[in-house]
Amino acid sequence: MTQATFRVDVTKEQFIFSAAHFITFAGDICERIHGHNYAVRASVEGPLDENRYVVDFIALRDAVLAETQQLDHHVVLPADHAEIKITSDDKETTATFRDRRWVFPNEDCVILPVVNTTAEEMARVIAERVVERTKETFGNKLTWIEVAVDENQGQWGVCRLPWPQS
Ligand SMILES: Nc1nc2c(c(=O)[nH]1)N=C([C@H](O)[C@H](O)COP(=O)(O)OP(=O)(O)OP(=O)(O)O)CN2
Repeated sequence: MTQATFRVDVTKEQFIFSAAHFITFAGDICERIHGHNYAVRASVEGPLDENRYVVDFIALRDAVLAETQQLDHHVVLPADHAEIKITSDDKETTATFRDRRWVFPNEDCVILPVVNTTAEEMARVIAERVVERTKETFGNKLTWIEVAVDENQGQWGVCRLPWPQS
C-alpha cells in the first residue's frame, strides 16, 4: 500500500532579500564583494493535523519572512571562515582576507555562523532559525524542514534538517 506524505512549501516574492557577500573557493580564491537578490523557499513535511494542514502556511511564511528581512540590505559576513577574519569595534566591522580589507558600518553587517556565505550555508542558518521560531507552535510531529536559497535565478543551495523531536 502506498503511503501518502504531505508537505507545505512557501516561496514568496516578499522573501527576496538583497545582500552583499564574498566567498572563497578553490582554496585561496576570494571573490570581490558583490550582491544578489536572493530568493528563498521553505518546506516542512509531516502528517496532517485536525485542519488537514501540515502546518499553517501563514505561520511558516511569517517565520521565514522574519529571517529574510534581517538579511535584506546588509553585507553578510562569515563568523567561522579560516581566513576571512571579522572584527568589530563600537562603530565599524572589518573583514580581512590576507592583504585585503573591507570596512563597514556595524549596522550594515550581519555576521552569520557559517564558514563561507554560500547559498547552502545561508539556507542552513535560515532553516535553524525558522525551527527556533516555530518549534513551539508546530510541535514535534514534523519530520523535516528544508530551506532553499537561490543566488541567481535558478542556482539554489538547499539544506534539509530533521525536525527536532524534543
Ligand atoms: N554550490 C554553490 N556554488 C556557488 C556558490 C554557492 O553559494 N553555492 N556561490 C558562488 C558565488 O557566490 C558566485 O558569486 C555566484 O554568483 P553568480 O552571480 O551566479 O555568478 P556569475 O559570476 O556566473 O554571475 P553572472 O552575473 O551570471 O555572470 C559560485 N558558486
